[in-house]
Amino acid sequence: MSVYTTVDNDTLAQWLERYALGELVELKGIAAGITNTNYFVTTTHGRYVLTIFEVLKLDELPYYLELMSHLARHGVACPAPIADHTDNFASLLAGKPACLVTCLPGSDVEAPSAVQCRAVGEMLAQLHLAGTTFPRKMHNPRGPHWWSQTASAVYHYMDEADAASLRAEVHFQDSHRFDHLPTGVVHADLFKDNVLMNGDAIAGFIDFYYACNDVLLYDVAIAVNDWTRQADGEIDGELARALLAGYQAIRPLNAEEKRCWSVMLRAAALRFWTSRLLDLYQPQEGELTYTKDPKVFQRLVEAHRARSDFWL
Ligand SMILES: Nc1ncnc2c1ncn2[C@@H]1O[C@H](COP(=O)(O)OP(=O)(O)O)[C@@H](O)[C@H]1O
Ligand SMILES: N[C@@H](CCOP(=O)(O)O)C(=O)O
Repeated sequence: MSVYTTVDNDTLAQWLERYALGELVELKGIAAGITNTNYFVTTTHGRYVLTIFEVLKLDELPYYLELMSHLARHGVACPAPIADHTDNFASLLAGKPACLVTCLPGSDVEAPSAVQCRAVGEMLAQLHLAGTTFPRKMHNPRGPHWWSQTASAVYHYMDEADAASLRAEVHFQDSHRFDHLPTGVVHADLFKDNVLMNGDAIAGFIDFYYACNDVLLYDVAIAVNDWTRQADGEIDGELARALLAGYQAIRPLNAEEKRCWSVMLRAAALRFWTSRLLDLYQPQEGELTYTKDPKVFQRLVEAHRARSDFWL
């Protein structure tokens, strides 16, 4: 459920006066999603998605909303934020930061096909290329320093074997640096539930609120780890090859990126293993997330450690 902040028609109609979007026709809560409150808003001009931010503050939003606007302007499939009469993308609604973006067709898929994985790879590469002209910068708040500190905070909750496995992975990653790889704007959370598909076409990437500047290959690894992972936790080689082929059709990986690929897959899995452990053992008071299973990413790290074929 993702309507944490309720808004009535009158309040919304009044707030909508700050936009050139006509009159309110319908307001409908969106059940999916975890972090924010989302509504479908229909006006006499069209259909939009209203997001009320439950965690991010108003002054933190420009990076994300301007990035979406930039990417949409460059043809990357993603929602375009709508500017109000003061030329701002966000303002307060019911005391919380809120914005309107274009409503995209399509829905997320649970079991993607190779064709869909290829399309995701292509669009991700397009995002990386379009990001090169985005002037704002954001560091990755969940990079190596963060996961190392987070791991230290959760070892004592874990059983010995799991903690040893986590410690070994953090140690392994500490001895590998990716500073020499191409960097740029990354989505950083391109899971299946953050992509709306319209048949085999990408309707749009959504949920840009972990986007930042980081190593591009990291974004590819995050996508492969989720899009190509089967119900049993094992990676489907055909899907992985399709996603990578789609990506490389637009932005071929260089020799160094290929050399680092297997380590990067483990780094991307470690990032979500640690965040899920933190959510499990130290849920933030008032944080509106439900706990996702950390074991999924532990098993993935351990499977990547053991494998020899990485689909490139
Ligand atoms: N621009 C959009 N167009 C159509 N549907 C959207 C759009 N943005 C979000 N949604 C719908 O809202 C749901 C929740 O959005 P999401 O960004 O994942 O929320 P949260 O930030 O709470 O995780 C999505 O699964 C999708 O169904
Ligand atoms: N995709 C991540 C969750 C992303 O974080 P959230 O705060 O948007 O829930 C995962 O599956 O662990």
